[in-house]
Amino acid sequence: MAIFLIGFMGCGKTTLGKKLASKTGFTFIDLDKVIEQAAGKTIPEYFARHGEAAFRELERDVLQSTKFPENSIIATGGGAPCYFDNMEWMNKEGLTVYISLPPAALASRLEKAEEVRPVLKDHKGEALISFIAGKLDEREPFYGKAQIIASGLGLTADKLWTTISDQRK
Ligand SMILES: Nc1ncnc2c1ncn2[C@@H]1O[C@H](COP(=O)(O)OP(=O)(O)OP(=O)(O)O)[C@@H](O)[C@H]1O
Ligand SMILES: O=C(O)C1=C[C@@H](O)[C@@H](O)[C@H](O)C1
Ligand SMILES: [Mg+2]
Repeated sequence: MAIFLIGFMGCGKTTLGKKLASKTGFTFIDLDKVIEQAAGKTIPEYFARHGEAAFRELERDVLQSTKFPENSIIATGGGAPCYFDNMEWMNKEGLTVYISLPPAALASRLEKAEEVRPVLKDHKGEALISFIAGKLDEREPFYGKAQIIASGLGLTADKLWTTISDQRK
């Protein structure tokens, strides 16, 4: 079973996905990293050189052409479910799990994180919170198609695994 973790930047897909994989023995795959390998450059470099539209095409191609191992946990890019038929594709190929967090919590995590996220365009403080709130409004209709929705507040790998296991029974 391929388990796709989806949700806004900073909701914890990479952090929780790695922990879940080491707990379950599943293979962990970070789709952003696979894209960087395929492109031969980092995501910020790719955005700067080719623009977001080209990035979205590459993201879809990488997602839909990767042969995910039998038992795998995939941290998808924050925007991946919201373009083309990616959400339908993931729902068909595996189990989708949306990790949901309110804008203020996402903003406070993202301000502390060192990784560059080009979609955030250097917004800070209140401006970052309202920017995230606007983007989340656009994206929630896609994220909401996930088979499992988990609140990311205080979420641990153990709790997430219990939720996933209950759903698969
Ligand atoms: N449960 C948590 N509590 C507090 N901070 C957390 C938690 N999980 C992750 N973080 C922090 O939030 C930041 C973003 O987490 P992470 O990189 O896992 O998010 P992501 O969903 O993979 O984001 P992206 O879509 O940009 O790849 C990191 O700095 C991480 O240390
Ligand atoms: O939310 C987004 O649009 C993105 C999230 C990241 O995971 C990367 O995929 C990229 O920076 C775009
Ligand atoms: Mg990540």
